[in-house]
Amino acid sequence: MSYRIGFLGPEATFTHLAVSKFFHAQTEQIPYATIPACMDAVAGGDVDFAIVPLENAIEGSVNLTVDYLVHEQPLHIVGELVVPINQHLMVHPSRASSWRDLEKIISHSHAIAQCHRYLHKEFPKAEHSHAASTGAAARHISLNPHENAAVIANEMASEVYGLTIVERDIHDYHYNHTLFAILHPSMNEKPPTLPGFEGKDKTTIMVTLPSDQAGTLHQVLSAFSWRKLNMSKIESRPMKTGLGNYFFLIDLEHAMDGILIPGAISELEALGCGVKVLGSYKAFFA
Ligand SMILES: O=C(O)C(=O)Cc1ccccc1
Repeated sequence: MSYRIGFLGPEATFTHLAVSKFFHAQTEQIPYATIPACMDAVAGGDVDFAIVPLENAIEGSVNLTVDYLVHEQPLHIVGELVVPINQHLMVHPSRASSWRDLEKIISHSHAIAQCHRYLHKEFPKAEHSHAASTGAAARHISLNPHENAAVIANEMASEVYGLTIVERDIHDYHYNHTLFAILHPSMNEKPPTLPGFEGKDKTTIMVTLPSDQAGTLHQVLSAFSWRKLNMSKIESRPMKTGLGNYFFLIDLEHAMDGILIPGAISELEALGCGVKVLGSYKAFFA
């Protein structure tokens, strides 16, 4: 069977690079212009899996993905792809000799954030303009050479859209990886990743706390701790119902089992917490 893989496009985004590293070339790979459009596509059955950015080592979570998953489109995480990220500055070839006069930098907000120090030092006066993806920024400037702008994107984008790289590896920290989520409507679906990648077990749980009960977060943490369930991340995001109301996303370095994780979940529910398992899956590293 040929799988249909939806990804944050257009061609040559970092998400596309992740898809080409982990999925067979014979899968059908379909670009979507935005993260929500890509997630809607898998929810509606237009594609078999959706691949979207979830977290970056320098800039943290991709809030649009997290919030759309929690508030709008209740999909499950069925896998994760971790990919090294190299950000390059590129311009239309007609500006290759005058690129230092640029007035504007266009890219995905995360790509701009990953290069803040460089941009502040080298182009303190340049305007920053956000695009839906690095690939969309590169395509835009290839079609609009009259704009005195540079784009931050990857090498594949410079080739696909015919741009000239004028400065390489401009991300502020050497260790720059992004984690992409593989999403599907049902939790137990296995993504058809290429063989040869070793995956690490992970389970992601969303927890809401009962209101006005002192110490519940401490009790939540101890439900995992005394079972020796290793928590690799806890993050809070606004519930969007008012200041001070949050949900928590918790990553465990364990696969779902029949005893420990269900036991911890029952304990949280007994405390009055809301609990939802977003997924139990393998994280694959490129
Ligand atoms: O815009 C892209 O190319 C994406 O795939 C999202 C993204 C942006 C910056 C770093 C990693 C992923």
